[in-house]
Amino acid sequence: MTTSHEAGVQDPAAGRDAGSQRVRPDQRRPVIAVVPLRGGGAGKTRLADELGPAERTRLVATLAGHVLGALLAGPVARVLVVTGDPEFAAGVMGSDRRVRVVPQPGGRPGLNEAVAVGQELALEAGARRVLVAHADLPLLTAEDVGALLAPAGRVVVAPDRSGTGTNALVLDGSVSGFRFRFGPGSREAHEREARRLGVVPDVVLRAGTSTDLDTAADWAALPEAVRTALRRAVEG
Ligand SMILES: Nc1nc2c(ncn2[C@@H]2O[C@H](COP(=O)(O)OP(=O)(O)OP(=O)(O)O)[C@@H](O)[C@H]2O)c(=O)[nH]1
Ligand SMILES: C=C(OP(=O)(O)O)C(=O)O
Repeated sequence: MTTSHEAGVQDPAAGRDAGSQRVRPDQRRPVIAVVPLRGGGAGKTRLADELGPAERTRLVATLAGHVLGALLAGPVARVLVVTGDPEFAAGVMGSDRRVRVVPQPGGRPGLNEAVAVGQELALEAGARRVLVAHADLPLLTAEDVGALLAPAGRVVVAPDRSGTGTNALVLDGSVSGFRFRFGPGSREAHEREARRLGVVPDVVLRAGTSTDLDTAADWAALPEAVRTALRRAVEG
């Protein structure tokens, strides 16, 4: 049977429990993922004309569950979900012990600070590499996660489908002083940031990493089966 991690979102609950039969990661120098997550009621505002607040909340939860499942089905040992809404995030996670909900400190608001907080904690925990992934990637698969981790370079950038944004980043644990620049034009900003630190960035271009879901146009561009599954999930 095809799982959500092989073919994109298929079922709202499908992202939560996969991975148990996969290869065990190196627990001494693990790859740790950081997933920033805005509260369920706060996110996906660019879909406000198409979806009501409850539907957007369910969409955020479904997408986040899918991304976590894809991450944990591969060589990622742990995921830190950095969020201003820990209660919502805890509901999305289920009971997987490899996922930790990190409340975003009030003094460090915004997406870039969320990611920086996660990176700091991951490095403190001994991460060999830190993989940052947005929580809204409906086609992300375990294979995509493997592809993000395949380049040997110290900085890996995965652009969005416009080529201007960034949906995922991998930083080697030895990279210090990298300033996260998520927001408009972040792909170029992140590549520039790598070069500032003397690193030639690797770029990964795949449907699973480049497809995020922000707008009605993003929704329309999804494969029909994924759109159907998401429609079912957001309708509750
Ligand atoms: N912790 C945290 N995560 C954020 C914040 N802003 C965005 N995110 C997360 O960052 C990723 C990319 O988010 P965006 O696509 O920029 O924003 P969004 O909330 O999903 O959608 P819009 O409301 O349309 O901008 C998603 O995983 C969001 O949940 C923030 O201020 N704090
Ligand atoms: C935050 C970003 O994108 P978006 O808000 O479009 O998801 C980004 O690409 O850096």
